[in-house]
Amino acid sequence: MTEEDIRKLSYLKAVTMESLRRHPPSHFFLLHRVIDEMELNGYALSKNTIIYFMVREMGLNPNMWEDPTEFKLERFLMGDHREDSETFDITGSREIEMMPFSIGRRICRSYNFAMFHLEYFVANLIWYFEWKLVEGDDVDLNEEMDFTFTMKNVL
Ligand code: HEM
Repeated sequence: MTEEDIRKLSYLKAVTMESLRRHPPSHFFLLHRVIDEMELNGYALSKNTIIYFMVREMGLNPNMWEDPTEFKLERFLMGDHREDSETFDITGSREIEMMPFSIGRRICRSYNFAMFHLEYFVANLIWYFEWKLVEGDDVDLNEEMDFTFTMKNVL
């Protein structure tokens, strides 16, 4: 699978995005600090207030996502339910719907590289191997906190 092949695979991109929405590796980020007094959604924040972003909860916000706990690729298959046919804005510069790579000034420096790497890895695993579920064995999607969040039971 070449980079050129992978750029054309919108279904693969949707799988990656939906996985990052449903299971972001970082449920919350490093601490961020308000540098000036400000108001946010009616809340007064004083200077030096420490902020946490609840990344996982954003991806599960029912005001933003229909059936948030369901794994639905349609969310990211463009030209479907989205009014515009632009690609999903993972940087949050239009609207913040989820932020697995953070947003703004401290956004992951490598979000493009990381996205490509995830797609490249999955595409090649699927290309080279035949995947079957072992009979009687369900995939356990429970997570556990390590440096990032990972699958609790891999086997
Ligand atoms: C799935 C893969 C990745 C995810 C989900 C991810 C997520 C994030 C997040 C959420 C932050 C912001 C942390 C914060 O503000 O507290 C961040 C920052 C950063 N990431 Fe990533 N990252 C990924 C892969 C990578 C890779 C592969 C690299 C480098 C090769 C990288 C380099 C960085 C750097 C340098 C920052 C700091 C940016 C700054 O503070 O200015 N990340 N990442």
